[in-house]
Amino acid sequence: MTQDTPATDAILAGFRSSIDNIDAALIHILAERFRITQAVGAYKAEHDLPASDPGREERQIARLRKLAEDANLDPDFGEKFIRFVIDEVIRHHERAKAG
Ligand SMILES: O=C(O)C(=O)C[C@]1(C(=O)O)C=C[C@@H](O)C=C1
Repeated sequence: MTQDTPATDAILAGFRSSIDNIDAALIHILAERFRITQAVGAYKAEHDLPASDPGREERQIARLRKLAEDANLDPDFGEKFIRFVIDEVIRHHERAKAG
C-alpha cells in the first residue's frame, strides 16, 4: 500500500517548495512560447504558409539535443518534450488556417 509522506518532513518540504517554483516557471515559459506561436500561426494563415516546417524542426531538435546533453538532461527526453510542444503548435496553426 502507498503512503503519503508526512507533511512535517522539513527537508522534503524544502525540496518540494523548489519544485513548485520550477513548475510555475515552466508554465510561464510555456505560456510565453504559445503566445508567440499564436502570432506565428496567424501570420502563416494570413500569408498562406504551411503550418509545419520539417527542416526548421530538424534544426531545433538537433540544437536542443545538444543543449540537453551539455546540461546533463537525457537528450531523448528533451526531444520528446519539444516534439510534444511543436506537435501541439502545429495543431493550433492548422486550426488558425481553417479559420
Ligand atoms: O517556426 C515556425 O515556423 C513555427 O511555426 C514554430 C514551430 C515551433 O513551435 O517551434 C512550429 C511548427 C513548425 O513546424 C516549426 C516550428
